[in-house]
Formats: sequence, C-alpha cells, structure tokens
Amino acid sequence: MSVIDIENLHKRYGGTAAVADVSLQVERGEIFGIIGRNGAGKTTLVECVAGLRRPDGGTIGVLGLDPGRDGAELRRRVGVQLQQSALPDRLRVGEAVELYASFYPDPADGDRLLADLGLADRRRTAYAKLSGGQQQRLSIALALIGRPEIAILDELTTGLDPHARRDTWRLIQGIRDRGVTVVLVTHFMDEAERLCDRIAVLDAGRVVALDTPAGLAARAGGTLEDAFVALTGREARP
Ligand SMILES: Nc1ncnc2c1ncn2[C@@H]1O[C@H](COP(=O)(O)OP(=O)(O)OP(=O)(O)O)[C@@H](O)[C@H]1O
Repeated sequence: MSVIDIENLHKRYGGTAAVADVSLQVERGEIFGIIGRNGAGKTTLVECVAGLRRPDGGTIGVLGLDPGRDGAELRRRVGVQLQQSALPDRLRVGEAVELYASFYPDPADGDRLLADLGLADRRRTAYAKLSGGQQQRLSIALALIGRPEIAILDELTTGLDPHARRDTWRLIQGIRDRGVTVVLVTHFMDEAERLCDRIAVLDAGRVVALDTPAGLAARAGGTLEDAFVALTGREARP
C-alpha cells in the first residue's frame, strides 16, 4: 500500500523547473531513496511532500492527506529533517527535545533517542556550541521525536564521521523495522545501497530511473555508482 502518491508534480522557481513532471509512489514500510546531482530537485521534491512548498502543478497524497490543505495533521504524522534546519543558538539540546516532544500527543522517549544518537552527554549544551555533526544528529532526533509514520530525511549523514554514520544507519534501520516509512535524500552511494529498498534517480527535475539498488546496478552492468554516473552524466541528458 502506498503512503506517498505523487502524480505529475511540477515546481518552478522563476525560470528554473526544479521539479518537472515527477510521478512516483512510496510504499508503507520501505526506505525509499532519492539520489541526484546537486540541483536535481531532490530537496524541492521532499519539501513539496512535507507541505513546505506549494507545487505549481500535479497532486501529492501523503497518508491520504493533501500537504497543501492538511498541514497540521501532516506535521503530526510526518517527521522532517531538512538540510538547513537551524535552531536558536542558546537553546539547549534537552530543551529542544522537550519543546518538540510537547507538540505531539504521544512522543518518543527523548532520553533514549539522544542516547541512540550519541547525544546523551550533550543535554545541557547550547545548539551553537554543538559540532556540525552533533547539530545534524539533533535534527534527526527532532524529526523522530513525534513517532512519525513517515520520516523524511534530507542528507541524513552529511557531516558525520564514519562511526556516527553507521550508528545513524542502525537507528534508521531500527525505525523502519518498527514500521516507519523512510524517505531518504542522499549523495552517498554506499548509504543508498545499504539502506534503501528502492531508489529514484532524479536528474534535472525528472525521475530518470526507479528500481532497487541491485536492479539499478545490474542495468549499468556495474555498481550503483556506475548506474548513477551513467544516468545523470552530461551525455545521458536530453
Ligand atoms: N528558493 C529557491 N529559489 C530559486 N531557485 C531555487 C530555490 N531553491 C532551489 N532552487 C533551484 O532549483 C533547482 C533544484 O534545487 P534543489 O535544492 O531542489 O536541488 P537538490 O537536488 O536538492 O540539490 P542539492 O543536492 O545541491 O541539495 C536548482 O536549480 C536550484 O538552484
């Protein structure tokens, strides 16, 4: 059963067609990857799904809701971690988690989440005093605190060291095992290969391939990265 249903989505910024006629479905319980070069339209696509941007054309259904109309319910049921999510500098980690938890009727255990993300000893640290990787991990915690049915994670592990990346992968696999659907925007082929059940390859605002990591690699007769380069290279563009 699909939990995200996108039909003929279009979004322009002035003369730039950031998303140009995207249709895809995300199934309940899968980890769905979105990969593409810089500027391919990945963030714009997930921002439309999260109700943060209004599309110019097409339709989006998320858990049967319309992100443009049902924003309040969508925010209760969909967790979002975006690339640039800044918090007030002086807000402490523990306060941020408590604040976000207060938005939801049945939040997750904040202490447990912070421990899972290696932030247990940072509860009293102000946001501005965290390292880039710690800020990133806090933004993941805040996306998951409301026990979302869908988690949208944009550049999940950018800026994390190899240990933190692996811990984060385990966390994501853990929430998927509990039935949460995950939409993952990533530039890392190893991450996409290891975590994703299916991947959409976006190029210049269009889906140029949608398959399992193994299926994409097999089509290119090599690795997922070979498939990515072949599908999004200059020569592959119309
Ligand atoms: N607020 C905006 N105003 C104008 N143009 C924008 C805006 N946001 C994005 N764009 C443009 O839309 C296109 C798609 O951008 P988007 O950020 O969705 O791509 P992306 O695939 O997420 O890129 P990256 O991998 O670099 O994060 C790009 O050409 C970008 O320059």
